[in-house]
Amino acid sequence: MKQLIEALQSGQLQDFASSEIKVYESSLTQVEGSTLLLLVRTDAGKKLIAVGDGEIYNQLNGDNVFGAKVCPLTHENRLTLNKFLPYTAPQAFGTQVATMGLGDRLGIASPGHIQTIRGRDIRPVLAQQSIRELTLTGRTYEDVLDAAAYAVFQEGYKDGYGADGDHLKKEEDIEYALRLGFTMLTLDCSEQIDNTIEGLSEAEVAAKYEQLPAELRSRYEERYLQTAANVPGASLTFTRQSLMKDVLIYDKAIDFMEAIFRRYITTLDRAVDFEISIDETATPTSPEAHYMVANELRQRGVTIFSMAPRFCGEFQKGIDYIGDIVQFEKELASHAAIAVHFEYKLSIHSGSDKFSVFPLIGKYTNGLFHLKTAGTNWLEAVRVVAKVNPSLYRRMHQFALEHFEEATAYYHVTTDINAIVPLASVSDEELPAYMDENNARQLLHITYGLLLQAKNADGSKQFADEFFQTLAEQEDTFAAGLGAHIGRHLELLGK
Ligand SMILES: O=C(O)[C@@H](O)[C@H](O)[C@H](O)C(=O)CO
Repeated sequence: MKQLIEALQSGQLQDFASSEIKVYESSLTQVEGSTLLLLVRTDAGKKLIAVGDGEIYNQLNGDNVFGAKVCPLTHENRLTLNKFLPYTAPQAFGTQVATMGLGDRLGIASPGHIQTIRGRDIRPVLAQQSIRELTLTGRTYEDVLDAAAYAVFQEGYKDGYGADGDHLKKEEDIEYALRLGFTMLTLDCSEQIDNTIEGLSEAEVAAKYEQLPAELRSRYEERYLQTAANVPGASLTFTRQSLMKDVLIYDKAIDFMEAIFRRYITTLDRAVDFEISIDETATPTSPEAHYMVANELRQRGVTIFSMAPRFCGEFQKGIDYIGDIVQFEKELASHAAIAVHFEYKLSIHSGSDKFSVFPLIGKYTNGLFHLKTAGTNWLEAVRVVAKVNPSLYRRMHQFALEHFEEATAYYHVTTDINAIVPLASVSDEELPAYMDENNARQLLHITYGLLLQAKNADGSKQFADEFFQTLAEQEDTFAAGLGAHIGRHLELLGK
């Protein structure tokens, strides 16, 4: 292979029509002692090169060039890689190791994520996307797994990575993700959580509660009014009024959690990290409600990997925490204690850029948490574009301004787009600074799908092709940007 690398780099491979070859030397791998594999980038994109005569050589699809097989990074070739190189397939992690969701909406961020997280006391969930993200980007879960697996191969990363079917609400989406081998399932219960209860008077709550079956009411009252909740480190006070509200808000969601667990998790012949998401609701999760949900799951024999409550204050996309940090710390202490008590990890969604609370999260979880990011990784790509392709950035920014309202249908933000400095008054050199301003960050964050899918009148992509070409030319710049930005996340989390 050394000769092949030299031949590739010196352009000796006349049959291999590519003006420039980038060799990813960390990918160099020997399989079954008889086949050498290497990832390279050519003018036609990344290719997997195989040399030798082993079984994997025969199973990979590609063209024979200079005595080697040059293979496209297809879904089928990724499955072959998974079969012969288990570290390129995702794994479940369980509750005893910190994990970080590194959602990659573009399919090109994972190499930078791996370079950043390698060697730290935390493991990456590289293949994390929600159905919402797939819908907005036009990708599939196969694409998400393929991109992560090839990145792991490219970087020679053998410490393990996860794949999270994120914010799944429908059974067909759960089946889809599990069928493909996703190793984490984030069940989004927001549609079973009754947010209307918060707006009722005490009398209306009591009247609605009384309509519930007597057996259900007595079970909850016995467990939460007649039995003390003994959770070291958690300050929990149940009153009849708060219990009635929480039962009305969460009872149907708890039934849903149990049903999915029994139907899809207990029936699997492999480990899956099962996460409960109750964060994307209008109702903040009080520590008492968190305890009740967790205890009900325990009583029903439902075991989970992590729980994502809706914290007090605002965990908005792509910007720091908004709210009373003293209150947040007080409640975080209880949420973290509850997670420890029930032996799962606290999961922090919309974890991007919450720098002011990261030290608290690391402290109260004793460094055992799951933190999800996604939008911030997309914004680091936008930052690269702002630096090297000002014209493209200006066109994307203007398009985002024109389509911002449309995008607010997907994400809750309190962006003031009138506070964003007008493009015309910003020089090319100053464009990257937009990625340091909250309103501009959220403007570009929530419009990612509209930007990536936008088309010209002739049906060609308005931005996506130029965007991906720019990022391909700036691969190392993008990886370095992720290294700095995600590295800051990890440092503040104590990782
Ligand atoms: O945008 C999405 O749908 C996901 O990235 C979702 O927000 C995810 O669960 C998350 O919290 C990432 O920060």
